Amino acid sequence: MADDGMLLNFELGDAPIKSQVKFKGGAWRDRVKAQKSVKKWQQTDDDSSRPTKRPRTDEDATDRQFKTQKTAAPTEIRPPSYAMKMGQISSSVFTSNPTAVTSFDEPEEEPEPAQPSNAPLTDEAENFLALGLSRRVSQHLATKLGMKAPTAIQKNTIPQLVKEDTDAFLQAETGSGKTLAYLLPIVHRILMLSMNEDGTSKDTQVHRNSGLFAIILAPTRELCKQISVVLEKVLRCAPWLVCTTVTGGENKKSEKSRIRKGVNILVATPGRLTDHLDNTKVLDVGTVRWLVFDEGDRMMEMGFEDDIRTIVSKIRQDKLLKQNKEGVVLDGILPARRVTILCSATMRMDVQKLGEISLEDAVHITASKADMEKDAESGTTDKALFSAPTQLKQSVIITPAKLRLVTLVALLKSAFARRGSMMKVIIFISCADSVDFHFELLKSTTLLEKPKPSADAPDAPVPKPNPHIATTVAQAAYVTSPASPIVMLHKLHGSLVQSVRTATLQAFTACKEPTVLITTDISSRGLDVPAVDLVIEYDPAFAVPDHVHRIGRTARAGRAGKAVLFLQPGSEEGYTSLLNSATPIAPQLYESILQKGFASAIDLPPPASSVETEKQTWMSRAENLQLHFEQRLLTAPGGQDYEDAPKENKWKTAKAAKNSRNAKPKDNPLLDAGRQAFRSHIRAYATHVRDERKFFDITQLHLGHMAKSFGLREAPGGIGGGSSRRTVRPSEAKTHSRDKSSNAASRPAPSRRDHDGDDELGVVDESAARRMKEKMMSVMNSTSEFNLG
Ligand SMILES: Nc1ncnc2c1ncn2[C@@H]1O[C@H](COP(=O)(O)OP(=O)(O)OP(=O)(O)O)[C@@H](O)[C@H]1O
Repeated sequence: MADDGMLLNFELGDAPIKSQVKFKGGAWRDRVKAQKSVKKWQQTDDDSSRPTKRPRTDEDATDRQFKTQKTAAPTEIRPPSYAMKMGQISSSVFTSNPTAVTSFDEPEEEPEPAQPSNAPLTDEAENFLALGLSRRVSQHLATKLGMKAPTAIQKNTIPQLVKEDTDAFLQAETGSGKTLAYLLPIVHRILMLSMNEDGTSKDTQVHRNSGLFAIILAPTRELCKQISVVLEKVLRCAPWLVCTTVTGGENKKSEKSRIRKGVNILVATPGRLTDHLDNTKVLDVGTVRWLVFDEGDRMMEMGFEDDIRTIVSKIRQDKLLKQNKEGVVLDGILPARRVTILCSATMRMDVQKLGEISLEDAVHITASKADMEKDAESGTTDKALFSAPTQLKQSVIITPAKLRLVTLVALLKSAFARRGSMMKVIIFISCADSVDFHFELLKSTTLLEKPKPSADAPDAPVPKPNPHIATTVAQAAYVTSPASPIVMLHKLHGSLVQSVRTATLQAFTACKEPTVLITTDISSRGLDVPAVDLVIEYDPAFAVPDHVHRIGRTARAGRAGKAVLFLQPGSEEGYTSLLNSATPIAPQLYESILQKGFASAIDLPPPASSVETEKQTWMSRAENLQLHFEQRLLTAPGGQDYEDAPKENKWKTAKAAKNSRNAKPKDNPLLDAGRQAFRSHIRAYATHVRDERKFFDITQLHLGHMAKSFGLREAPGGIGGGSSRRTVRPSEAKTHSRDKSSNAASRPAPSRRDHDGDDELGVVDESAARRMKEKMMSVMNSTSEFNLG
């Protein structure tokens, strides 16, 4: 049985624990410790007249550990081992943790935020009209969209694309307005087919049937939708022009019929566009003058290279029509050639390759003219261009694996503690399985508050919940503080059906309550959700550019924002040296986070691990919460929610303990989800890009400790065979695998598209490190197993 340790989680009632209790699974040290603890406990129990000598508990070790740390941990008197008091044994989250090699002190005061680097320009002379856009467009931007001045990248891009017909590579920070930088010149020039310079109408008016003039490609459906929403807003100043989207997951027939009705600007994902180019005869690309690749590097990374080659070859320069079917001359007003625009906040090798496929003598446009000149001179690209917006405050928490989960909850709790202080938080997690699991774990097990009638219209019927978000939106009791409004929880990843994805993103964007989105990298690119105050990278990004995009979901268009990165002590700590930040990345101590988050009582739903007493400290609360999560994974035999389970099934009875012991993973959805999430997470960990694998070395992971962060008592089994199992200790892993590591480093990381992983991984046998490494290498070479969407 994979989780033998689950037996230990059940209350043993008043019966004395027999000395023959054997502990199986987990690290041998933990087993020996548990065995000793039970022995001492029994002795104390047997002789109640003897003065009670408290067995050396995990907490003692914890106290010692904090003393060895450079940081001043608050001194607290720990209660006797909580786990022992409850008649259960689980290794404490505060023991046997590695300490950070970097010693740092938390800054006493938060530094002042820097001047925003991606905000609209403040000089009064800067306006869209001065950049060459028509009065109609400029006025529309100012009066209807509230945009009076351009951002720096818009200032540098718009005149170039209005006047010139050269290809361009736009590169600027996240949230700096690149979308409008390329959209506005396109709309302006199409508008000029029907209008004179002075704003009067021409005799010929173009309309939706006059031809397809621009195609904008984006890697995800969400991003396509977002671009088309922005475009529709801009096109309200020229309602005779029409845009539409064609994306995977949508109904192809209805897309075809929209194309048949006529469209001037098409927003598409590469795969679906290729499909329409092959199969939709009415899609005529003879008049297409702009081909835009928004987040082009991401498209290449996602494996769309073949689709992109097909698209580029079908919209050939030599086949462009000089006039449309109505005889309107296009050259002169529209570009005389097909102009290709690449757009990204970062530049990777992928984007260079895309440039080779699609660009010809492109100009490189950035936010700073000085940077552009420097790059043109040196022929290279300045690394500073890939940094995050200057006003974004970045921090890092070096948290031992066992404490990751409770630290995350504490961080969220303190973030939402003050009413109105925090509205939207995004948590990035490595893979879809792990997103699903964390959503299930953190959502409320009971409904805290039923939907209420509106205060304005108390008699109006309460709106019915949207069925599309029934499984992706929930209340988040664990992170809601008593004084603050209920926090809402959302989840989003690529394995959800499109209607659910769309509805969930809409719900998150529109949510008026404080809210959290747990998501994969699917939300890292381009998504522009207003009022995201905090981005948490619970799992670090697979490559530095992805990190830049993830944290760029906050601090957009000059707004403030914070980003917190979780790392583990050890090799991961070196990762911060790769991150290019305008302001220093501030360290945050996990102890301080836990202390803040668990300063007051936590009201745990069933199975509540303990009753809150006056003696509770932040440490014991953190411990209780961890135990509570572990218990939740071990209850609900038969797949029922604890609350729904019939009384006799509740886990206090010996019968329930037996049921649970015999329960197969599939019988307990949360346990099953935890195991699956753990396995997918470990696989995902192996996919960090080659250059960064020295920081994210799979052999350095303590699988048993990692399992704790998934609410599991030990790493789920399944590979390597062998009856004796133990987890890899970093020191062993190093010696066993030294000879292999160079091979690992030379292998490219696999592509990370949406897949369902089903290979079992997690626990290793006696020749642990070496075989684990070999297994990981074989996993890394089979791209079909990942579920990282
Ligand atoms: N000139 C402007 N004035 C005010 N707000 C603007 C202006 N231009 C763009 N914005 C706003 O800035 C936000 C970010 O814009 P956009 O999504 O285009 O950024 P981006 O550079 O494409 O970011 P990313 O690299 O993350 O995709 C949007 O909410 C947009 O409405």
